[in-house]
Amino acid sequence: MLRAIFGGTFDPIHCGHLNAAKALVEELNYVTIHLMPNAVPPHRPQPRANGAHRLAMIECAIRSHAHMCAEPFELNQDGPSYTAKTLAAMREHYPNDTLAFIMGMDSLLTFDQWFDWQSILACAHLVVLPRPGYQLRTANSTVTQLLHDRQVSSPDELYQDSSGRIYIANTTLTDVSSTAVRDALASGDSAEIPSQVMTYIRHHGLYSSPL
Ligand SMILES: Nc1ncnc2c1ncn2[C@@H]1O[C@H](COP(=O)(O)OP(=O)(O)OP(=O)(O)O)[C@@H](O)[C@H]1O
Ligand SMILES: O=C(O)c1ccc[n+]([C@@H]2O[C@H](COP(=O)([O-])O)[C@@H](O)[C@H]2O)c1
Repeated sequence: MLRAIFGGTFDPIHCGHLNAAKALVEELNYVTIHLMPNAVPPHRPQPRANGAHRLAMIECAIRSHAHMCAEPFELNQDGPSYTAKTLAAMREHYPNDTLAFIMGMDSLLTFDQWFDWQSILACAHLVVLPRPGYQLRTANSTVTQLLHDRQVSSPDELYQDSSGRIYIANTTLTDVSSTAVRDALASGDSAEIPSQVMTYIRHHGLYSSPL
């Protein structure tokens, strides 16, 4: 079976994340998607909402969806949430399953700047979500070469090796970001988030001010 870890800051989870996860459940066979909020993002400003809230919002969003779970692993670790460290630990925890790491196209374009990125490919496949505004043709030479060497065109090929393949998914593009959601919520506008997540945000008074 394939365990696909969808890592993110999820500050908060939005319809772009959820639509993509739903589409991947259909597109990848025998998959469980672990939506995993990071504790300390290694590469960007720290999240507005704490880890417990971000995990709880994921739980609200996926409540009625099969083959998805909220993954607390990184919230229980100290230090920066490096994906290489996380996947090495998960590899040990799930020795009989194939692992994949799900990321948006924006993340793939900077993948060669990630901490110990080569060891990520030794532990897991990559599943990449197309994202509005981020084109593969703008990739630098390292990422272009990685795709040349490792890209597969069918999800079935992910089951032929235990790690190191890159699959670009067929999901429909959803033009939404957590930044746009936070801005909309601070202005009192509607935001592209699941209704259960909106109820949670209102109940806990999250994102009500611009900063
Ligand atoms: N609309 C989207 N389509 C495809 N991938 C997405 C989309 N939104 C986020 N992702 C991907 O999901 C992962 C987690 O994203 P993240 O939690 O940072 O959301 P974000 O919308 O990019 O947030 P922010 O605006 O705060 O940077 C990343 O790999 C990101 O590329
Ligand atoms: O390990 C790294 O160096 C690294 C660098 C950038 C991003 N990541 C991970 O990629 C995922 C998406 O990140 P983000 O900032 O787009 O939410 C999330 O799980 C991050 O922890 C990891």
